Amino acid sequence: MQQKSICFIGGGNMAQAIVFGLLKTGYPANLITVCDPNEDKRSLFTEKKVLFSTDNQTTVEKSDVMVLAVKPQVASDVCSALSAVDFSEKLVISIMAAISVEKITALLFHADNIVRVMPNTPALVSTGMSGLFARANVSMEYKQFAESLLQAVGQTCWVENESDMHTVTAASGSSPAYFFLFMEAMQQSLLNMGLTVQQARLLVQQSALGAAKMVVENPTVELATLRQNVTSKGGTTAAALNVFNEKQLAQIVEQAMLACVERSKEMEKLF
Ligand SMILES: NC(=O)C1=CN([C@@H]2O[C@H](COP(=O)(O)OP(=O)(O)OC[C@H]3O[C@@H](n4cnc5c(N)ncnc54)[C@H](OP(=O)(O)O)[C@@H]3O)[C@@H](O)[C@H]2O)C=CC1
Ligand SMILES: O=C(O)[C@@H]1CCC=N1
Repeated sequence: MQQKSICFIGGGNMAQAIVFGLLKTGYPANLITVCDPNEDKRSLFTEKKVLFSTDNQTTVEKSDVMVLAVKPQVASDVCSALSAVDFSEKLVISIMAAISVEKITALLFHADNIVRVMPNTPALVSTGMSGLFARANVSMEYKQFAESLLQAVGQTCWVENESDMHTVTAASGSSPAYFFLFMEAMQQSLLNMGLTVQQARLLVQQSALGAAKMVVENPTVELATLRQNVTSKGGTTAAALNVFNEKQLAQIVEQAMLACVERSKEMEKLF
């Protein structure tokens, strides 16, 4: 990928996942600066030769690309404090949930080149999934840079309508937590049945990995077929799946994903 100087505003969970994922691809550490007010985060980055600063404005002025990686709640304050920076020659990538391009444009001076991204933390292990959106005015060069940045740490998918970023959040940004919750529940159940923590963890994580790998490596096979191939008539799997179906797992999942989308829409209005 093209090499540009990138600054991350906010050095929290998601920024760390992308930065450390990028380093694994060989992206030069000295082209990345992370800005965060918490000095205790400094060594986390500097020990990997990534630059660290508590001065957002000076860092942004020196960078080609700014990645907004702060919580949506502080988006207005963080962007307003950068109103003296001229963004006309810079690419702005926002990974903030629910914050619209319109909002960022209004807060930053001459910020015409904005790409919204909804990544997820598996970027840390080069298996991220990001949804991307840009308005029609954003040049192909900037769109390609944003895409290659996220492709360096996983896969990408563009959406044409910004409103679809709410849905993407339910599918990429938030979804690793759904799988973690499911695995936590399985692990707890195994502990309750007498296995050790180590046994339970290994059994759950390797089965989850194997299932995900089968999905990825068999793109033409329906998910339902993969499920059916495990499920012998009158057997053990059927007994387990009957419980999920009786308890309406599919409806629960749909309600959860809709709640995610609704919260994203609410946050768009709030922040
Ligand atoms: N976590 C995830 O899985 C995903 C998160 N996102 C989005 O990424 C963004 C960041 O989330 P996440 O990494 O989880 O959040 P974190 O709270 O882990 O990280 C945000 C960091 O920004 C710091 N910060 C606060 N104010 C400033 C400032 N003025 N300048 C620079 N840094 C500042 C925070 O410090 P302090 O803690 O002191 O406030 C914190 O260290 C959010 O907008 C979220 O919606 C998107 C996809 C997935
Ligand atoms: O929970 C959140 O709001 C953020 C956005 C997607 C994942 N984490």
